[in-house]
Amino acid sequence: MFEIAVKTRFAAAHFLSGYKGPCASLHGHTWQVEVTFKGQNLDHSGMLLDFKEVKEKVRNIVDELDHVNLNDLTPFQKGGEDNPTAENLARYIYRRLKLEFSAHEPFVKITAVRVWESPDASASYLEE
Ligand SMILES: Nc1nc2c(c(=O)[nH]1)N=C([C@H](O)[C@H](O)COP(=O)(O)OP(=O)(O)OP(=O)(O)O)CN2
Ligand SMILES: [Zn+2]
Repeated sequence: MFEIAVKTRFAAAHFLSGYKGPCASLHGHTWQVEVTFKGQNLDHSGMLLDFKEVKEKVRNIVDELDHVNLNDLTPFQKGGEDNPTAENLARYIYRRLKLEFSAHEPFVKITAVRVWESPDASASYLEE
């Protein structure tokens, strides 16, 4: 089994509605996103997936999140359970990427999206 990963970053503001603490007020992070894929077989170039293709597709999604208030985006607008937490961002990016890479399934599968709010705090989203 092979696994590949790419990382990217974006800057965005958010607040956590219903949260008791300073994170209930608007503030910003430089978020880091790591996406991993797995599969058994390599293509004729010896690649599971071309990093270039992965980076471009991740970048297209992440660009929509860059320099915005995440609470203004439809998936996170209801607040509460839908707050733009690292967990919900990881699930959102995972679901968007799964659609983008559906043509590669079942040979290559997205395994996880991990989102860091800071260098020492992150959340991952995975599916069975
Ligand atoms: N499981 C989660 N917990 C928290 C999240 C989250 O997305 N998932 N988010 C926050 C806030 O966004 C907050 O901005 C980050 O909190 P915290 O780690 O306390 O932030 P600091 O950078 O100030 O950390 P210090 O170590 O205290 O400096 C909260 N929790
Ligand atoms: Zn925060």
